[in-house]
Amino acid sequence: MPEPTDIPSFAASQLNLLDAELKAELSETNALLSSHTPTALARAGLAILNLNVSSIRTGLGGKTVVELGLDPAVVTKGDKADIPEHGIRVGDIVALQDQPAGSAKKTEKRELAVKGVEGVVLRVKREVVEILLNKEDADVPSTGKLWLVKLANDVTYKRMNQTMSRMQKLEDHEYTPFMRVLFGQDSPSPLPPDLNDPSNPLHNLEWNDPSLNDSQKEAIRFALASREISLIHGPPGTGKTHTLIELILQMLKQKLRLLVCGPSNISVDNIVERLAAHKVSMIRLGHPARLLPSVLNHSLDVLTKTSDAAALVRDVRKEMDDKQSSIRKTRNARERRQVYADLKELRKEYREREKGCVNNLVHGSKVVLATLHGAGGFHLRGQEFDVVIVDEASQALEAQCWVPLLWVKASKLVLAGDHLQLPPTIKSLNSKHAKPAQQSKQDAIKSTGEEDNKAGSSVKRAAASTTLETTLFDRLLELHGPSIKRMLTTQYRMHETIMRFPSNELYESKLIAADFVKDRLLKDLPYQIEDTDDTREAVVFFDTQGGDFGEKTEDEEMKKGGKKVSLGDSKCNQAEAALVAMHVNKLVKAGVKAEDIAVVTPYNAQVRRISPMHDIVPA
Ligand SMILES: Nc1ncnc2c1ncn2[C@@H]1O[C@H](COP(=O)(O)OP(=O)(O)OP(=O)(O)O)[C@@H](O)[C@H]1O
Repeated sequence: MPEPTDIPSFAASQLNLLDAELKAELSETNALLSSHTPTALARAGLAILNLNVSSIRTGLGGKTVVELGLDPAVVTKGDKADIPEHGIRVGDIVALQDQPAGSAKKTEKRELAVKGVEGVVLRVKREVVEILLNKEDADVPSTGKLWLVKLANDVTYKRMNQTMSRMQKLEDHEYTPFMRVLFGQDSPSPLPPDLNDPSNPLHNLEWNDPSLNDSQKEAIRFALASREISLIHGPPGTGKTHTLIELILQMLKQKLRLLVCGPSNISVDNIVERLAAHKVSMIRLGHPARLLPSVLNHSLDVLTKTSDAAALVRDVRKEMDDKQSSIRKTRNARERRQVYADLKELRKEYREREKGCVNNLVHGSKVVLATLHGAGGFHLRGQEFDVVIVDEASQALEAQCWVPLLWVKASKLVLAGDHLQLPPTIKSLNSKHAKPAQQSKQDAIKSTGEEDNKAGSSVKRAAASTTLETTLFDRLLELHGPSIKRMLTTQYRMHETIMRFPSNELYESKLIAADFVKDRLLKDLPYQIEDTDDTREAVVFFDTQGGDFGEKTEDEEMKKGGKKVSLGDSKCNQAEAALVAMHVNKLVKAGVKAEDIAVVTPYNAQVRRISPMHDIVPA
């Protein structure tokens, strides 16, 4: 079994790796912004030109929300004022700035991040875009044309850095027993010896979902019985989330308080939606702009408006909105200054009332859901939870998982994921071999020695030589072995033949196909489909070797407008595209509905090749 990990050197190593990763991300975005004009960026979907402020209001936290629409001067009379197609999405970080006039527009580039005001995109509609400004006293350019450009997002890095810095500084006596287990300095508490015995009370659970299969039930019993950590290993389609929902319901029955997280908003919303079906009372933390509409009723933002305590907050909000709109009508500078001063006072008052309301709501909630990143916000700092549950844990960087684990008080962790699928995307290429990692390994070795001497400890601790690709799930498995994990083995998504390859190659042939999918074929779809060579097979392979199947590299944005905007290269293969189109045509001819067919390719250039060959709508 590997040696225990030294915590400060682990944190130091992570800080170095995160730094390299952030640099890679920033340099990619900055290179793009500094070498293109606003017009070119707009053409590439990274900017919107010719905007005007259409209204200003107060959002959560007393921050300013600016609504932008197209400048009427650029809209042809009688046409709709639709904003031209763009790639700016809710949650993106953007800068809003004055648009350089006339020909300057073509030459203006550089230092985009420094100019204008920064904010987060709150809403994107056909005719308007809403931005929540980051700085509360930001002065919005209120006259003339504005343009909006997407910036690099370093917010998640800041929080991971903050978390790892805190971990690095913790003294030996501050490590909780739970934390020691997570670094292999202690072993997980043994499971009850009779866990597999039908006499154990966990074998008499009342299931909310009677359709759970045996491997799911066993994983739930195991997670309930574990004291510090349990991993639920769910290969594709085996019902990881399904199992977590039942686990959450069982834990709530035991009156436990839970913090449920995932690496992305969609992973968290997926759980909120499924828990809502069981009428669980819960709070979803997070920027309302990034939440699915269906979960908004559980969001803190909405609850602070609809709960009883919310009336107090509403009064101040109304007053602030009135002031905001009065600024736009005030031409006189002295009056404007006075309104800004009043707004500042109101904002203070608003924040205090809102804090009271939020505290009541969050404290009183038995289940709080947030992204890993969001769980590090001030709402949860120092709060006690019995269990932290992380879904899609193999998609999260380890530093991300530590955000909830270090900022709240918790003594048990359940991770659900699949370490055999792709790890989170890392941009600092070859980070396994990159200098920072090497460097940090040396730092780690040095600091291990110092630490041990200082503590007079005889424990030989391993230097932290992890990479960013090593997830917490991976590391814990390596540290404590398979006894901390239970695997879900029945999959509900694939025909047995499709399943066979991943099962044999990755999952020790342990996967079983559920009855209702194991021999499901296209010809059996519940509408009229011809029985052909293509519809009676679950998988068809095309051998493209030997033919003229040359791969081409194409500039990603060549086709955006007349000008060339380079956003990197993408690959395509004309002959393979033709083959795909031919196969799709055959399926459609046999009666398969086009909307039931998905074509997947990792390259944009290939999507562009294939789409015109058929009525395939690119996603
Ligand atoms: N015991 C069960 N009986 C019937 N259907 C089930 C069962 N468990 C899961 N499913 C179904 O299997 C599918 C996959 O479930 P779920 O989305 O929870 O899996 P997952 O492992 O989280 O998926 P992914 O592979 O996307 O991570 C869903 O359609 C779900 O309803």
